[in-house]
Formats: sequence, structure tokens, C-alpha cells
Amino acid sequence: MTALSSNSKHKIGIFGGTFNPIHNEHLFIADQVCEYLGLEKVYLMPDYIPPHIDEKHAIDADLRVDMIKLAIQGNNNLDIELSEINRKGKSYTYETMLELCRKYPNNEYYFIIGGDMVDYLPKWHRIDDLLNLVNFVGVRRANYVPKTDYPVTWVDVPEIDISSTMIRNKLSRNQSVRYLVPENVNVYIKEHSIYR
Ligand SMILES: Nc1ncnc2c1ncn2[C@@H]1O[C@H](COP(=O)(O)OP(=O)(O)OP(=O)(O)O)[C@@H](O)[C@H]1O
Ligand SMILES: O=C(O)c1ccc[n+]([C@@H]2O[C@H](COP(=O)([O-])O)[C@@H](O)[C@H]2O)c1
Repeated sequence: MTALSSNSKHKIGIFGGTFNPIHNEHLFIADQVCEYLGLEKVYLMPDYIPPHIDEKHAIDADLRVDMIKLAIQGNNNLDIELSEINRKGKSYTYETMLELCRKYPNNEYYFIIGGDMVDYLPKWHRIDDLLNLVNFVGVRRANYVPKTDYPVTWVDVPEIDISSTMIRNKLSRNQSVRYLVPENVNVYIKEHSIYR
């Protein structure tokens, strides 16, 4: 990201997750929200350790980062933000966004989350302070009725019902994940024998 000196704010999306691994619905969401809200870019931001789940074991950050870089190749709407990987430890969103807001005061941030995650916002670390730093964008899921009092901008993105869990499970059973992840990510997973 580049620091800018003008007074006008730059609308920047941040899509946080573990991305273990990144899949096509992550990419579809990031790209669609970017276009729908007229954002300059959406940064995919891998966490180092997810803040809310103690037992979730992700593969090495380097491998997750490599796969994100491969996945966004050729799409100018998308980029990667490495603050949480570089900071290490538990990746509390409030701490990350405070750091980014201080570093890039001319950016206005839109933090994108899956619609079902919105219900858990009250449990997020320093959520009231975080609400002063970012606009939350909820990706509405089919058959899901949002019931939150928080200010969330809702975006409808056609849902493909895939998850990283599904991809890890398929790979552990030696099943194909072609068309669920970009082909260069599929090749990378095979070459590095990940999730076997
Ligand atoms: N199919 C999907 N539809 C809508 N949102 C999704 C979908 N898959 C992931 N997300 C959202 O993407 C963000 C990052 O998710 P994450 O990296 O945990 O992927 P995941 O597929 O949910 O992983 P896992 O299955 O390991 O929990 C979260 O906000 C999550 O709600
Ligand atoms: O900061 C928090 O308390 C917090 C609690 C839950 C989730 N988050 C962030 O929300 C994003 C999506 O989380 P997840 O676990 O669904 O991948 C990711 O960037 C997490 O760091 C952040």
C-alpha cells in the first residue's frame, strides 16, 4: 500500500481470513465487493493466528501467503496485506486496523466479512473502538436473515457453497479440488503435497 498526501479518502477493502487455503469464493467475494462498492482495491489479509479459535491449526503462513499471491495474479482489483503475518501472535483486527489507519490516514477502510460472521461481531476484541476505524461490509448468504444492531453495509454475492474446510477434507481423501481453487493454486498444493 502507498501512503497518499491528498485530502480525499481512498476507499480500500480489507478481506481478512485464515485462507487455509484461499478458494474461489474468497476471490469472487473480494472482486464483487470491490466493484459493487467502487473500492480502489481489496486487500486479502491472512491472519497469523485467528483471534477467536484456539484449536484451529493452519498450515505455515508462508504457504498460505504464496497461494494468495498466486490466486490474485492478473487481477488489479486485488492485492495482499501482510500486517498480521509480520506482527505474528494473535491477529486482533482492532490492532491491525489501528496500525493501518495510522500508517495510511488518507484511506477509508471497508472490512469485509461473511454474513454469518456478523452475528459474532459483539464478541470481537474492542469492537466499539474498531467500529470507529472501519466500515463493516457483510456478504449476505442465501437463506440467512441478518439480525445485528451494528452498522453493516450488506452486499449480495451469489453464493458458491465451498469452504477451506471442504477443500482440506477433499485433499486429505485424495480427491480433486480443480475448479474450487485457481489452477495455479491447485498445482502449488500438489507440488508441495499440502493437506495430504
Ligand atoms: N462460501 C462462502 N460464502 C461466504 N463467505 C465465505 C465463504 N467462505 C468463506 N467466507 C468468508 O471468508 C472470510 C475468510 O474465511 P476463512 O479464511 O476462514 O475461510 P473459510 O472457507 O470460512 O475457512 P474454514 O472452512 O477453514 O473455516 C470469512 O469472513 C468467511 O465468513
Ligand atoms: O479481532 C477479533 O476479535 C476477531 C474475531 C473474529 C474474527 N476476526 C477476523 O475476521 C476475519 C475472518 O475470520 P475467520 O475466522 O472467519 O476467518 C479474520 O481477519 C479474523 O482475524 C477478528
